[in-house]
Amino acid sequence: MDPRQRPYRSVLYIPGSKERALDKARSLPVDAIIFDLEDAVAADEKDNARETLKAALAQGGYGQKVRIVRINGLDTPWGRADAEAVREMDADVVLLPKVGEAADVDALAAITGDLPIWAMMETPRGMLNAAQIAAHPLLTGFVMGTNDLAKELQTRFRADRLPMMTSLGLCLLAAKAEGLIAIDGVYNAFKDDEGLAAECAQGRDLGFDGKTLIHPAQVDIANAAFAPSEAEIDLARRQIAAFAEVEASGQGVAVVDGKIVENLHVATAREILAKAEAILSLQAG
Ligand SMILES: CC(C)(COP(=O)(O)OP(=O)(O)OC[C@H]1O[C@@H](n2cnc3c(N)ncnc32)[C@H](O)[C@@H]1OP(=O)(O)O)[C@@H](O)C(=O)NCCC(=O)NCCSC(=O)C[C@H](O)C(=O)O
Ligand SMILES: [Mg+2]
Repeated sequence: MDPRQRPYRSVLYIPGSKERALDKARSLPVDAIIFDLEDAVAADEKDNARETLKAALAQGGYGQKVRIVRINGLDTPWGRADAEAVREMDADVVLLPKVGEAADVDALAAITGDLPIWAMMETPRGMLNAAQIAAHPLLTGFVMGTNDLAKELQTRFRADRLPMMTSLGLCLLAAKAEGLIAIDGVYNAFKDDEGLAAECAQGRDLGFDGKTLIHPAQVDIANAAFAPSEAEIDLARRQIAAFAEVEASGQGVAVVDGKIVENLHVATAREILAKAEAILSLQAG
């Protein structure tokens, strides 16, 4: 499956040091995994985590899940060794934290070669440089780091995420302009299903492809929120059929459920059906 077309509804962080979680993730219905060497791993565990992760990826068993390794920043004592190790791992993507400018991506690419790179977008400087970062030729995805961003912006938590909206919007604009995958930040209260569902719905409304998660209990909620609903699939089919009918009679506008349907709406309808099919094909294994 084309990596840009495949679903990224659920993207689960797993601490690279936790063997039990690394094993459990093999059977979880997530679309992608971020194997973390950064914030989820304590300083004195960093070297062990790198080896533990390398062994887990070599053992395999992650099926069609996209395997993303988040390294430590290249300005930390562990970043360079992480980047060199990722080059030797069975990974699909390397994720660089706290990206501030496109030169940070260049510095990583000098070590990891042509491995696709995703950027953690989580600093004020990164927000202001989102467009130049997104345009980097090896960059294929953005992940919002809303915890670091809240810290840097000195915002308070709000359920409506109003203090985050400028940052989320800047990154989405940059990602969409360059055709990148855009994944929303984590919801820290991993036992609050209702709050997570609301934040997933908001992220989907904004245009994110999926949500980063921290616990297996969050997976089903994200998978449901970022998949086309039955109602959306039904509407998409009816829009395509109605437009085909008016087009055959030489007209350019159909009406479905009292709303106009033009060729651009048909393009969106086709994307919805393609996404639903991609999800079915993933589920079929
Ligand atoms: C939050 C946790 C510390 C909770 O762990 P725990 O108390 O072990 O939870 P449970 O007992 O409920 O776990 C049940 C089983 O599920 C497995 N498990 C737990 N978490 C994961 C996971 N993330 N992936 C896979 N499997 C997981 C446990 O092993 C149990 O398995 P079993 O015993 O076999 O039944 C913990 O969930 C956790 O560490 N989560 C990840 C935290 C993390 O990765 N943080 C860093 C990313 S967030 C971030 O940095 C974002 C960004 O940078 C920003 O700035 O915003
Ligand atoms: Mg962070």
